[in-house]
Amino acid sequence: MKGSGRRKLEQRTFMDQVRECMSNGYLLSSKKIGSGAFSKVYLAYATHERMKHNPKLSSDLRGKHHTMVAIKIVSLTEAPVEFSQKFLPREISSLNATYKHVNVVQLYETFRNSQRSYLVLELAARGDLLEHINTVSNHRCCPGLEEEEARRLFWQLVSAVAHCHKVGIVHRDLKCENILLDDQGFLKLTDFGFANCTGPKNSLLSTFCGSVAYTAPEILMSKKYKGEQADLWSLGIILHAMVSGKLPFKERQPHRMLHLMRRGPIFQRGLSPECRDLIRGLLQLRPCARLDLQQVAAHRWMLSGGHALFCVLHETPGQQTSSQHPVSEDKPKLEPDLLYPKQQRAWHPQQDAPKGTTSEPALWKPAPDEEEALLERCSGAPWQAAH
Ligand SMILES: Nc1ncnc2c1ncn2[C@@H]1O[C@H](COP(=O)(O)OP(=O)(O)OP(=O)(O)O)[C@@H](O)[C@H]1O
Repeated sequence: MKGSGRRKLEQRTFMDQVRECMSNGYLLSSKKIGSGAFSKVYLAYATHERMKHNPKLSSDLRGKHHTMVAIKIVSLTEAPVEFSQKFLPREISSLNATYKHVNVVQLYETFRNSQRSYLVLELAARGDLLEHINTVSNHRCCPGLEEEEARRLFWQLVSAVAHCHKVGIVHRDLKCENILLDDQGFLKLTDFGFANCTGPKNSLLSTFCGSVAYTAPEILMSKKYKGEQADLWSLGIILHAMVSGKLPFKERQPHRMLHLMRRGPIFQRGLSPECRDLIRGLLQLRPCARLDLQQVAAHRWMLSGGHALFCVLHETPGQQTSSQHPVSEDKPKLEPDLLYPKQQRAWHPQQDAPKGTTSEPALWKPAPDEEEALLERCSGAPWQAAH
């Protein structure tokens, strides 16, 4: 199809989407904030009518003092059947199972027709962790985040993963790109497309999924594995990326990757011994030798800097915890991330979106030519491979 024909088709599709969102109570803006293999994510606004009828939406947005959401639109005509019948339902059920935790993106509702599936999600407006690490690294002229900031973010991540495991969900694709930040600096775990239920205790998984650079050695070696232990490995990779601005093992070929893993991570000068110890504890080749989440939470690096121990690891289902989102009067114990330099602020609901309008504030993303990527994205494993 010629360029102008394609543009017209895209415009028509977009207008259909606007209508479909409108009839479900959302004003879809043309601000595209992301895209995936078969999806596009747009900024949208919940109508007051919709908020009245959806308690998840109203309780959450009331606490946030705005009506913005992210709507992920999956094209069912483009996506392979297996994706729409298997992986998408899995993503939705994982998000429903993990509702509601301050550090996991909330799914407010879904709707669909024969062409498209819509996921109405909590908005995380500050981009992903990878972009954040790169921006801060450029700002500091030194790769990686300060350990103090890394600790604050890592706490939130550990809290999110602990919550997922507790409700029986293993993520299996933990990586910096799947960790978003909201406008208050809260970390939000997302992209549960590869997530799986943990099943009976000690049951093993056998599918390769995730991105090579974050994938545990037992998965690269095609062994049966425990999803929780594979997530722990990925946590070690993410922590290394946070504090050093680099992935510890960067190779596209699994066998070369294994060679690097056996050698172990190389740390940059200046990194504290406690942080090295925690990363090493997570990046153990033998899955059962890896620190578990309780040990991570009790590690001296995690506890240094006056950080309070979250009770999330001991939480019982349905219980409100300190780590839950600030709905109504519940103040979060987590401090918003104050390290964002003001000039790098994304946009703020009240300041940037005039009342009663659907104006589209510019979502902050570092300009690609402004920075040399310190982390190269390692291409994801083909989704087809996951079970
Ligand atoms: N809740 C959200 N708030 C803000 N941005 C979001 C949100 N959800 C997704 N995005 C943006 O949209 C992009 C694609 O979303 P997502 O990762 O869910 O799609 P995907 O189809 O799973 O992607 P992939 O095919 O890469 O796995 C994300 O990288 C992120 O930039």
